[in-house]
Amino acid sequence: MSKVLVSDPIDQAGIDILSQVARVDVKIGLPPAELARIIGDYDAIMIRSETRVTKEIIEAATNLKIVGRAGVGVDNVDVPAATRKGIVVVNSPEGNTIAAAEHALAMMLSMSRYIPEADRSMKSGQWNRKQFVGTEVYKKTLGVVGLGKIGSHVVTVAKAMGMKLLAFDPFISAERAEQLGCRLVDLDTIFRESDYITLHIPKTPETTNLINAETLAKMKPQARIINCARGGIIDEAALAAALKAGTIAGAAIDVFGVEPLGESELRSLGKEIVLTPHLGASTAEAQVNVAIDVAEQIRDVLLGLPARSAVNIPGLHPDAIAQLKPYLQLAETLGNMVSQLAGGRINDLQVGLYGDLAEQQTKPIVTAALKGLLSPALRERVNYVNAGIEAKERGIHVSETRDASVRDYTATLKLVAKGSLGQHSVTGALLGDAEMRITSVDDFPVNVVPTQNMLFTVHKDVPGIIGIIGSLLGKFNVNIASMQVGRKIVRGDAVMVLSLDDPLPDGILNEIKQVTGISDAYTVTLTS
Ligand SMILES: NC(=O)C1=CN([C@@H]2O[C@H](COP(=O)(O)OP(=O)(O)OC[C@H]3O[C@@H](n4cnc5c(N)ncnc54)[C@H](O)[C@@H]3O)[C@@H](O)[C@H]2O)C=CC1
Ligand SMILES: O=C(O)C(=O)COP(=O)(O)O
Repeated sequence: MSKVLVSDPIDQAGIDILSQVARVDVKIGLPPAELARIIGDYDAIMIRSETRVTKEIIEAATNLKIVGRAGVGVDNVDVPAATRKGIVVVNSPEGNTIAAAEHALAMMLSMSRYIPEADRSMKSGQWNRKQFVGTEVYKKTLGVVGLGKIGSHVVTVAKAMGMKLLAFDPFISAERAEQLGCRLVDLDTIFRESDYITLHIPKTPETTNLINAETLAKMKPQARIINCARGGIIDEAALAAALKAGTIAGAAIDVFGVEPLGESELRSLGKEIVLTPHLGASTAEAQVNVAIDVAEQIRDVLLGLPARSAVNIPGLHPDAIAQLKPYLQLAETLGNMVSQLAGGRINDLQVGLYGDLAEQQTKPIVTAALKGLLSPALRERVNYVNAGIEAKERGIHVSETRDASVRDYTATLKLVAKGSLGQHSVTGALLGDAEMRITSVDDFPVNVVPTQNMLFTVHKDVPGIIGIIGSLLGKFNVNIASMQVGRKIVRGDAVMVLSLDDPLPDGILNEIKQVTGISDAYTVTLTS
């Protein structure tokens, strides 16, 4: 039975789902060394933002198949290290959107009306009305950095509160921004014109320290900044200095460079700052959503099914996967075949997509071809997660050609592999919905169903050769299931493809290569 480690607080709804297929151990607050010591036992780990799945943890994770992040941000996971090892990383892209957006809005209003400080003063026995005169958000300008799922919801609600909206997001169109009722501007305009700035971007090398002394200096003195996205996007020392100096008026911060936040100047500031301990996703509703979303994906991956929100595999919806499945199988089979025909080291793969295939998403099909291409060398170590990266590391150059007008078959895929021992090509097609055919080998036309044990020969198209091979295989008790010869011209070169009931015993291939008229011979073994 599979084993799943839950190392951060996860709603019971998620644990119930995992328990259907695995033994679940809940161990919260493990020190990194202890996690590294035990992770080798587990097939899956389910986390939130507290557990750091570092390179060291990934290296120690000898059985791990999936990291499930019950939330959005995966900056606490070394995704490249996981990818290299073929470990799927999944998250819940939408489960806590509303919770995070509502928290940002709550922070904006509490900061504007000094609610936390007023509450504190009430609870200490005071009745102080003069000290807490706030500001309205109505007709103020809100600059949203990151107009994704959370940013969009913030914008929708802020608009209803009568705010003017600016947005910066280099990956969003002006039309989309307009639909949401905001003006897409550059970052400088956000800094210079906003009364409120709210961050809804991931932490990346580009966004780290995006808010620093220099950018804070561009803001209006009445500007207030909200960070419910990620720690590290704001330089905390520069923010504390700007608040003390009155460069900006306020800040509301939920996330910190180091969590839990230790001693910090931010803690010593007054009513101008509102602090919460990473509570953006902490609603009952969001926690049920993310737990179910991610637990279902872990369950599916452990059952050998695809995950719907993998962050490190060619992004595909399950419906798209179902539709592409026959093409993916064809690509993988052809990749595997061409790799065995080419032998040696492959440094170039050309992928030709014709007919209906030319209209499909290319990336997953290329990934499947690479998985097949690398599987003779890497066996089960290569999968859809790491095939691209493994190929890149081996210096395999991949190019694609598409032509929807080529209609020899409904969908045709051609792979050409160039390597240290020369160039080989295989073309395959789908008949009907899922029936695979090899339709050419090294440009010789054939029509062969791929089978487990195959023998390919290149020979002179002269009488007698086929008979010689037949009797040679007979001598070694190898049964021929089917045989096809493909040739371009009569008595020219030809290719013979044989499906064998049994693997070719050692030594026979060399004997076949010695036959006069046969210039080359290859075996191909397909495992699936
Ligand atoms: N405080 C909390 O508890 C929570 C925090 N978050 C964080 O909120 C952030 C946003 O989450 P979602 O809206 O769900 O993600 P999303 O992926 O839907 O949106 C992010 C947006 O940022 C944009 N973006 C990326 N790089 C950018 C850059 N350099 N400049 C401007 N825009 C850039 C993207 O184009 C995208 O539209 C994430 O960092 C996530 O980790 C999410 C949930 C809860
Ligand atoms: O989903 C996210 O990105 C969050 O930051 C939420 O973090 P959490 O799951 O509450 O530790």
